[in-house]
Amino acid sequence: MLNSRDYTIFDLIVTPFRIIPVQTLAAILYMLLDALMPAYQTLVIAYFINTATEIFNGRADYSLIVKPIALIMGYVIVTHLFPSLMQIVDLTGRNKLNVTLKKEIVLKRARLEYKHIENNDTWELIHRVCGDPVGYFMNGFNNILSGMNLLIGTASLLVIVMSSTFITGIVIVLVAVPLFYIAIKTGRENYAMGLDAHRIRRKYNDLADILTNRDYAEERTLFGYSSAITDKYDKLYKESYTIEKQIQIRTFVNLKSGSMIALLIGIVIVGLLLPPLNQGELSIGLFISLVTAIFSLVQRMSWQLSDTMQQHARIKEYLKDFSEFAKLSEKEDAEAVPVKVDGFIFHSLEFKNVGFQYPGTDRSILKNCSFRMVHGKTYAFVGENGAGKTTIIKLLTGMYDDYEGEIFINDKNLREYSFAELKGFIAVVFQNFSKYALTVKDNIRLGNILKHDEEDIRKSISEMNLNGMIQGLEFGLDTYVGKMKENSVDLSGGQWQRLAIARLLYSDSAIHILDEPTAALDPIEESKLYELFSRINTDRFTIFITHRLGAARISDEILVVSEGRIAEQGSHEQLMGYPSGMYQKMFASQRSWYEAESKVHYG
Ligand SMILES: Nc1ncnc2c1ncn2[C@@H]1O[C@H](COP(=O)(O)OP(=O)(O)OP(=O)(O)O)[C@@H](O)[C@H]1O
Repeated sequence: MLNSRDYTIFDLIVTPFRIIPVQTLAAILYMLLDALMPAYQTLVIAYFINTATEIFNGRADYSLIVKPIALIMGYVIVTHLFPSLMQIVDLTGRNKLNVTLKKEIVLKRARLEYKHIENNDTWELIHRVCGDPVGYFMNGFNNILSGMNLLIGTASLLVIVMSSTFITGIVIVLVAVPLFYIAIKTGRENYAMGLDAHRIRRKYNDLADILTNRDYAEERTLFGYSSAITDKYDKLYKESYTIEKQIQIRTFVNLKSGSMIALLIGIVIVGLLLPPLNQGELSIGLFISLVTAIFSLVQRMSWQLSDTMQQHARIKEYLKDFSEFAKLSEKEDAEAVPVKVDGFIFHSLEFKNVGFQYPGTDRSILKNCSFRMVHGKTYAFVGENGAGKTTIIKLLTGMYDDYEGEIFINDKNLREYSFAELKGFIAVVFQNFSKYALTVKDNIRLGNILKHDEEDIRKSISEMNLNGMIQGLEFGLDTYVGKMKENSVDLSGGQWQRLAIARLLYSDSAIHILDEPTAALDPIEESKLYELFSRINTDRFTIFITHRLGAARISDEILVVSEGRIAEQGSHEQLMGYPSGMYQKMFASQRSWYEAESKVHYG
């Protein structure tokens, strides 16, 4: 489980230890063994060359070569057989880590306060962190191991080099310091540039979606915007490609020029070993194996160490993001399934002087917003775009709780209900309701995941007048809907909307909220919908948000929202009685349409 704290390099080891202890231990043991191999190789090759020289010079028996050969075989086994075994261990570990870590991250995401989902910056952060967490953790862990491997390997080789020629060892260490510095600096800068590239990549991926997704097919064809969007896509693609190219060039120039210098210094070091060889202080075997070792050491330090340090800097930057993500505030019960409150019967709902600004903004969306609603009546919010109607619903459903003033349900403060309870007795169909690429049955079942009642699913379908549509489907309720799946059937806008409302009916919630529920319905369906909700309003409570005033007037009370407060409240007749009232003006502007329509449908 992710805790709200700073995550450090230390966590790159602790996390795999917690989730895959056996594989982690095996990887560490292998790293230690492998780290000693350069020193081991140097010594056994020196041993082999010296023994072979002795045998060729006739100073030793042939049988003495068996031992160095056996030792060389040991080296071959460790360096050639073990890596393949470790690949298998790594794969099994990676799978388990993947499942566990991803689950923890998904749960954290589900627990986040809603404001983070609607905020662009945190949404970017969430996107960055959740992209490939296992890749970062696993690479981070392997990177630490390869860093340690390099350190131990280098140190053990240095001991051998220094025991023969001390000054050579010191030169090697001095070469390493600037290389080390360049590697860290490049790593940090590359991560920062990588963020820019990531941001641009997301933008052009969105455009690619517009260019290819079936959902946009009709408008794409009719508006003919493909070529304009393609130009924009190309521009962004080039921008991101330029950044990525810059990263690669800088990496190459910084690190590889360092490597060239290191290689030259390696040659100088070999030159330094020649005098001790001449003077017989160094055996020929040790000279040859040391030369091999020094070149491999310099290469490791310049190429491998640079790469390791660069990765390390990149992963450290990722961990900063990860910590920020882990510390994002959560909502209690956010991921909990709705809880049914025994015996809950709706009586009243009240907003008292509620004020609200979206987090991170300084504009008040709701200002001293007050109203009261009671059981037995239907209510409709009306008002201009952006007046604050949906915001009222977001507060009522507990999505945001940092508002001023008070909200009551059944005269009990909203803050005293748990989020799970609120989810249990309030169900909403939002304007931009979800269209799930699932079966018809599952689309409805999501409204109440705890209930398995096919009878009730059919009832909701029938209430939403979807029977005819279902009968026409090859697999009935089990037919997949949506555009993307094979064998799936796409629905019309109105059918999707009715399916979303059927989901709400299936939820068994006491309070129903329908935000623009009839936008995609024809007038006959619209009037049937209002009839249905006034029928079920005896044991449920319904709030509508609508711009269609002909529909709103069927509600017992209409609340006109303007500039974040309730400007007018009353029945259609009462509001029409205010000669210069907002409702009256709004209705007048829609009158011609509704008068013609109402004669037919609203009576
Ligand atoms: N997450 C958010 N962050 C910042 N501002 C927001 C956010 N969501 C909505 N707003 C702003 O709050 C204001 C009220 O929005 P709201 O969706 O409540 O209006 P509405 O009355 O439902 O409008 P409409 O009739 O168009 O659906 C708008 O100006 C909108 O831009």
